[in-house]
Amino acid sequence: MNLPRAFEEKMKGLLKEEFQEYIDCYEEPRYYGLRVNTGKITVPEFQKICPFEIRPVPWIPNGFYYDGETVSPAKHPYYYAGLFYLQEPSAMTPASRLPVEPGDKVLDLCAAPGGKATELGAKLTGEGLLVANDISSSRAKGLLKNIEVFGIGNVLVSCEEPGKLAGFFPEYFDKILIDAPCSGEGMFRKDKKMVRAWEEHGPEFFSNIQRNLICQAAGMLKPGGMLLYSTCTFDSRENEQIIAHLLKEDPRFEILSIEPYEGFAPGMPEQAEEGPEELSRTVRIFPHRMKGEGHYLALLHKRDEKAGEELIDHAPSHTFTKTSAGRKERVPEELTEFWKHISRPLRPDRLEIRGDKIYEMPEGLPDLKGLRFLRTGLLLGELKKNRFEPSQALAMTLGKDSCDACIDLSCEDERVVRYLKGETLDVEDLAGGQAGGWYLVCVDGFPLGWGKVSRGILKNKYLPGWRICG
Ligand SMILES: C[S@@+](CC[C@H](N)C(=O)[O-])C[C@H]1O[C@@H](n2cnc3c(N)ncnc32)[C@H](O)[C@@H]1O
Repeated sequence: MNLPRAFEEKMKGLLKEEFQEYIDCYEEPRYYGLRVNTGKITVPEFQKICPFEIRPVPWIPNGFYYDGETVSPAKHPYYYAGLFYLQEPSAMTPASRLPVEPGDKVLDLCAAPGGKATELGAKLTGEGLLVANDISSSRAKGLLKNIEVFGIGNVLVSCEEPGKLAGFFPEYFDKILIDAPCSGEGMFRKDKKMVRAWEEHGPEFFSNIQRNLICQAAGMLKPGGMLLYSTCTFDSRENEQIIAHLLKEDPRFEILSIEPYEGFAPGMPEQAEEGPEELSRTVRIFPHRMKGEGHYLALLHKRDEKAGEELIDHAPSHTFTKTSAGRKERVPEELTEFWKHISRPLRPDRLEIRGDKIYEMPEGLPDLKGLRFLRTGLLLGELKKNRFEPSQALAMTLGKDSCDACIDLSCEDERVVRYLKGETLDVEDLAGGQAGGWYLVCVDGFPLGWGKVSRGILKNKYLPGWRICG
């Protein structure tokens, strides 16, 4: 592979005697990975039903390799059911090393298309709040879709410049992930286009952005909270030097050790002028040392000086500030009627009605007036002429047993793919004798979406924008 000369020279300086080994690994094939959505299925259950061969990623409890040359997991119905996310194995590391607990308020500052946000949301198990932000509105649309497919409802998906976001959320979050935009040197093997992009915008360009991002994020972190900073590049101007910059700007921050793995290499304090020795607690991932592409990650803790805190406090805070809860919307009859079929309790104190749309809001959101967002909370559905139409997002948060009207198809059944294409189905064999109305359509017990049955025929309600083409 042709690498830019300047890049090679830099890597020689960084890796010294390991340089040749590093260069040789460009001849090896890239790795393909998938990450199990533990919000929907346990890892052992997934291993049991996974229809193609997978091998564990040794440092990620829910990560697996698959052979991307022979199988296409994104074509399998389980992908549409949100049972897994396709992700390069090293890219699974940042979200796995940020210790998110159910009930936390979590920010993913540069979240699109959601590779890490979906894992952070799964770790919350429906409790607390995930704010998934990306400055790009087109990319944020894909982010929202991935979050919805994963069945994560306790969210705010925003599309805001981080400096502005900081005004809405001062010292608000328990955990923050910054998966920073970067020069992408670690991805050269996976994606050759990254080399061209690097020539246009290199480390110097990104390090300016990253310095701003980390300071803006620092202001949104509660004292006592944790921040994980990551990039997929090797240049220390985007890695150790960014961490050193934050430590200088805000001395309340300290570097924490990251749960180890034998393939991780320590961060390089010598790469940051006046950088502290503790930078060696940060982690570098080199592709010649382990089976994944290049990455960097640093875990930081913001000391709570008022509390006289000296050591890290892992306990999540459950004190919510302002909340949209407590306003108690009148529950529309149409929704009450529909909800008789759903076993999950409806939370009137969390409902918010905007126009025809009804949302279940997460607890503890501040006033968002003036913030650009794509979604707050879980869209339950829409009120339409005396009836309630449940949303695609709601279907994805349910389990097979949480709806009393369900059509469960085996993944071998050709109707699964036809459903995903948006076709009308004959379901006489499954729902013929039963009442008509809304049905949750599942594959092997995992929801895909809704359908409306009348006389054995299922009218397809799978979201048009999510349908398989062709
Ligand atoms: C490395 S990618 C994020 C990948 C994502 N975390 C994932 O795992 O799928 C960096 C993202 O940062 C966004 N970005 C670039 N500049 C930004 C800024 N100033 N503030 C917030 N996001 C920004 C880009 O649109 C891009 O989606």
